[in-house]
Amino acid sequence: MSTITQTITEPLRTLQLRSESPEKTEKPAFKGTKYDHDKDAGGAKDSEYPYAWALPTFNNTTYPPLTPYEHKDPGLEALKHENPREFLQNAQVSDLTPRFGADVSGVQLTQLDARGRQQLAKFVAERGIVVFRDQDFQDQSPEWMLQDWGSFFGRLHIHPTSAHPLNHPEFHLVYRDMSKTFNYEFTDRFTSSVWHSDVTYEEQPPGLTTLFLFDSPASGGDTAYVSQVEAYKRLSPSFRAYLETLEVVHSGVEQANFSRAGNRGGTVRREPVENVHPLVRTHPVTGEKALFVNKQFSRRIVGLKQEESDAILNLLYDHLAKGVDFQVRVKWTPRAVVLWDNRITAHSAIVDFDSAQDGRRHGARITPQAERPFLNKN
Ligand SMILES: O=C(O)CCC(=O)C(=O)O
Ligand SMILES: [Fe+2]
Repeated sequence: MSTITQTITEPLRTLQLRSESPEKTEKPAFKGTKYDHDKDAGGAKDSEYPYAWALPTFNNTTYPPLTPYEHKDPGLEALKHENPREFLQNAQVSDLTPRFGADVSGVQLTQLDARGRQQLAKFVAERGIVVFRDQDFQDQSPEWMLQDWGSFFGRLHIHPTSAHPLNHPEFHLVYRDMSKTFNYEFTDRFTSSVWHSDVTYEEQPPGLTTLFLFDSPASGGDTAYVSQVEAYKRLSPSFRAYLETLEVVHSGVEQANFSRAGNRGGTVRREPVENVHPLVRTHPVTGEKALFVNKQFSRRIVGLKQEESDAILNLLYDHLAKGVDFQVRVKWTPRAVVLWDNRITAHSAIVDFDSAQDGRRHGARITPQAERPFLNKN
């Protein structure tokens, strides 16, 4: 989510839920195993809304600094499979563009065994972002989503500042409704778009990331994605070679200060960190190189003069933001689940809807950490 562009103006416990607007589109009947949400709804209980358990809350819990962990990418296992796309054998797959993005129907993520999940990790690494339609994912228990699903792909990240469901800090929530209690804020900017990859200030930023919506406006609130692999390939060989010598400071300080200044929930659960990562990174499964900079968290190229660093970073931010020929825009449909590889794909929320007229948008992200970014120069 566009983490610096959200603010909380009052505790979510007082959230007034909007009644469904009559023109809202009908959602398909639920077919999977029903989870008893009321059991876990806690302070956010709302019998009208089946996803009350996932409404945003804040508490005062704080966490110590993250420690390194050894990430074994499940996608590596799929390299050994004879047919690494076996899990898609009964699915309909269409590429969103020739080299970036895919849209898949006819496979239930909840039904994938370990082998299928390994293949999924490789597939998402290859396509950058994949939409899975008509899933029963949203109606699984939060424990299943986190422990069974998310933890399979890596250690679950707890966001330092964002809201989470009452008893489940490992979800990062996206939320906007007419009560204005939890809002994207861009009144002092032309646009809501903030291209970023998530929490790149961490020593081990996320890899395979899952985002899904519980509720959304009938139209609007699409999510935009950009391929940092294709963006890298567009650069001239000599510029690429130079960029491969550089490292960048990524910082969580502004995000924490924004929260401390009374925005969002005013929460800083873990003290902010800064980490230095290669400007170009290698994906451990595909071996592909990708630009690894984003305007939200990258701050400074190590060892360059300020003007040099600013000029190169701004050039790359512009390149990523403007390259419609290596971007896709995902239109959410009820029960869609989107997976992206945060190592090689950046994204931006698109706030083109007004919740008072168009309805609530409520989603959750599961964010497993991956390896420390590295570059194989050859
Ligand atoms: O709300 C969205 O479309 C994207 C939110 C986002 O940036 C995230 O979940 O990481
Ligand atoms: Fe994000």
